[in-house]
Amino acid sequence: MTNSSPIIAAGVSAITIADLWVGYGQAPVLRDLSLNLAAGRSLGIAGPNGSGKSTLFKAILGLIPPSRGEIAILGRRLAAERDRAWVRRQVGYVPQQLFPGRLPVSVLDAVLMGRWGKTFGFFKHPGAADRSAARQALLEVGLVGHERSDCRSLSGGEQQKVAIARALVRDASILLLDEPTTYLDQRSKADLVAMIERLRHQRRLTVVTVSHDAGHLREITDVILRLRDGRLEEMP
Ligand SMILES: Nc1ncnc2c1ncn2[C@@H]1O[C@H](COP(=O)(O)OP(=O)(O)OP(=O)(O)O)[C@@H](O)[C@H]1O
Repeated sequence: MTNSSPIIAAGVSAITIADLWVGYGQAPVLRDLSLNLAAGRSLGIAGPNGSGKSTLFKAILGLIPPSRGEIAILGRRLAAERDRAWVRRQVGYVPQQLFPGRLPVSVLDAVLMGRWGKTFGFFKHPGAADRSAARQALLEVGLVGHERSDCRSLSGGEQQKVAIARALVRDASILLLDEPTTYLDQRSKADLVAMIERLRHQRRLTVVTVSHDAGHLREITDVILRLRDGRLEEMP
């Protein structure tokens, strides 16, 4: 892989992207995008609506194949990786709003879904290891005692904590956060940001947060890049 990345940092690379082109058929959304993110860092990516932030996450999650270029997670190239389950375990995605935030699902079941994704409940039943990982994740996000609560009854901040617990329960080493605090009030925002920082240090996570709000990203991440014209560049 070539490396014209905007972040050069010592240590193991959590995410390496080289000359990536991704689109949906017509004009590419990401064009010649490169990145080298060291493990344990917290990166913010700023960009307006439609700039391609979600597309970048989908590519890192292996959901959209690139038309050119490569992505490696912890040194393993996605395109060549046969162990898809390994990729799914490594990268935890936290959406803007919790799914199933509007469905009658308990907190415990929402977190357990993180173990297998959508097949949970239909084809599999949680074992002792699954329940223990879910309990541990709920402890770390401060939601012990809410296991039986209906997700719909939770506050926005609590729903985000469920979404983070669902990523932790797979033992993900990389967290992708999509505008995690958009729908939260100031206090819940500060609470969530402090929790993510604590988890990053305790679990040695690599965290990537995307937002249209560069000012907010500056407050919560180590380093911030801008997504512009399909590429990542230093903020001016
Ligand atoms: N499934 C899709 N099919 C076709 N085009 C898509 C698809 N998803 C996104 N796009 C287009 O790709 C471009 C980038 O979209 P993307 O959702 O990645 O941007 P974003 O920065 O995440 O936006 P937002 O901040 O609104 O979430 C947009 O022009 C969008 O219309």
